[in-house]
Amino acid sequence: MVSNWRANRSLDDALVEDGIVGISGIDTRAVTRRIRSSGSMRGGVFSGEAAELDAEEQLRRVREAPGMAGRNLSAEVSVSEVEVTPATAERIGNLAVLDLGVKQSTIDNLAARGFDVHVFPQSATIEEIRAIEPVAAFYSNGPGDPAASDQHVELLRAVLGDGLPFFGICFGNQLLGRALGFGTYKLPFGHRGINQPVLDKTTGRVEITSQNHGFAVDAPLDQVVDSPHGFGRVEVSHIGLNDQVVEGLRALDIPAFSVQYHPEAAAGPHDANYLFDRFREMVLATLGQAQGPDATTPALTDAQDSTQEDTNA
Ligand SMILES: NC(=O)CC[C@H](N)C(=O)O
Repeated sequence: MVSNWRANRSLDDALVEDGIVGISGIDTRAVTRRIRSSGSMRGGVFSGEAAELDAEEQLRRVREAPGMAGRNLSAEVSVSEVEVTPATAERIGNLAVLDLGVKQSTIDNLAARGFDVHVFPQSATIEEIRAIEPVAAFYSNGPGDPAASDQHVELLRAVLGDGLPFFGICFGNQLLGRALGFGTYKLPFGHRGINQPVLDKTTGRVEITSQNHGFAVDAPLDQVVDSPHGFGRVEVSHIGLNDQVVEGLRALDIPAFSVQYHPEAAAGPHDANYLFDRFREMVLATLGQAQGPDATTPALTDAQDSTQEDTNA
């Protein structure tokens, strides 16, 4: 039955037309109760010919499917060549993005903060990144177990060692955690959905966030600690309020931070979009320090002058 006045076809028709599998007649409450006591587990949705197989065979196929622990899937989702998106706001410089499964909305958000966004294949080397003379680096979200991404961790250590400002989202947060010297682990219950409450410890604000992660960083929630890998002091900046999981990291002695959730979530919630501004400000502050104390002030003075001219005219 179609119940919205704007509808011109049924959900079933829409799914069939777009080739999307739908399920119905499932006791979702029973599924929830089972997962709640046993933790996340593999499941199967069978369609077409596979839907005709007997239950035993379907169960065997699900059991044979590989789990997520220990898997590195970055090569399956990354670009194969560098792709460049020019800045759509006043330009700061080149940004090196490591594509571990990056979303268009992330690229758009970064371009809108003044970066020429260079999206690199996940196999990129530090030499390739240095060659674009970046002002900063970014690691995206993506599938897989962060414990199986040693190569990306080593690359990030080289990036941080070069003093490049860094921002990471989701998988990027887990890899920053590892680069700093923390471990990661698989959550008994992954965080999925668009209404996950997170505390930003730097402002005391709670934001409602979009999340999609099955792994998390293992770092102390309530104290500043020295990076076990020698990058100075680090704190957990954001905490998931449902189960007290690390949702963000901030280095205090190098310009690097990351979050475990999705400030780029295009459909919202947009509470966390300020993090792209925080990144822009961190990059400008780092560039300002490199160029001397007065380097970032003229822009503000110019803006004030022109406002005054407008008023006088
Ligand atoms: N959305 C993501 O980047 C997920 C990160 C990681 N694959 C996890 O499941 O935790």
